[in-house]
Amino acid sequence: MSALTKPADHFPSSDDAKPVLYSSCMSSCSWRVRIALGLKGIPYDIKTDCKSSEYKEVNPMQQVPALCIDGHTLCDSVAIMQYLDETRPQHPLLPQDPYKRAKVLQIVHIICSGIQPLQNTCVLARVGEEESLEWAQHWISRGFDALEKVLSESSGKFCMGDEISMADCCLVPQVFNARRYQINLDLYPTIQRLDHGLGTNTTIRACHPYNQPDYLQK
Ligand SMILES: O=C(O)/C=C/C(=O)CC(=O)CC(=O)O
Repeated sequence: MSALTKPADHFPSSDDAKPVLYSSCMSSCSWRVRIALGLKGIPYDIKTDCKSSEYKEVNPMQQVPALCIDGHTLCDSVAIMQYLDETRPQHPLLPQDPYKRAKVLQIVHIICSGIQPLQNTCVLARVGEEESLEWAQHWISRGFDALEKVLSESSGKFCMGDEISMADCCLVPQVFNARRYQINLDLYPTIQRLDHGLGTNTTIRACHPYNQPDYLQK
């Protein structure tokens, strides 16, 4: 039997093992989880060898991130952040108040369902080099038009009032992607203000792609 048929033998699985994050520096979804782990003060090891066929045993979608924690292997950035919040309540990422919680999740889903999947590099590769910039700009602008309106009503110091949340974990990488695809952020003053404020947080700065071990390999 191939050893790979038993992923539990290959990936940290004991309850007390240090979590392992499968991450790629430029992946905005990995970046969200790095921020969540950082804000909660959870130490973790990082693995960046995510291209191999063996990695399919970790995440059947063969995409990052995946997090090995508490004897489990978790995939999908939002599911991972929710698990972290439910099992490690320190520095909560979702507000207790149902209305504020719904607003945070609205912002999370605008980014994680309404923007990022449409401008993901695998989608852009299918669209083709000639069309990809215009495609990415279209979907990011459409999403940012909505996000700016929502955030102009919900935000204080952070996306939802003055408490940092899962929405902020998602906003920072998405703004980076917007810059990457040459979106004029002056059109989005609230988004720009929040991103600027979050960029001064040292924990968040440590999660930036340029500070990741695989950055120089790119
Ligand atoms: O875990 C998720 O929520 C989604 C993952 C991806 O779409 C892969 C990925 O990292 C795309 C990206 O942000 O570059």
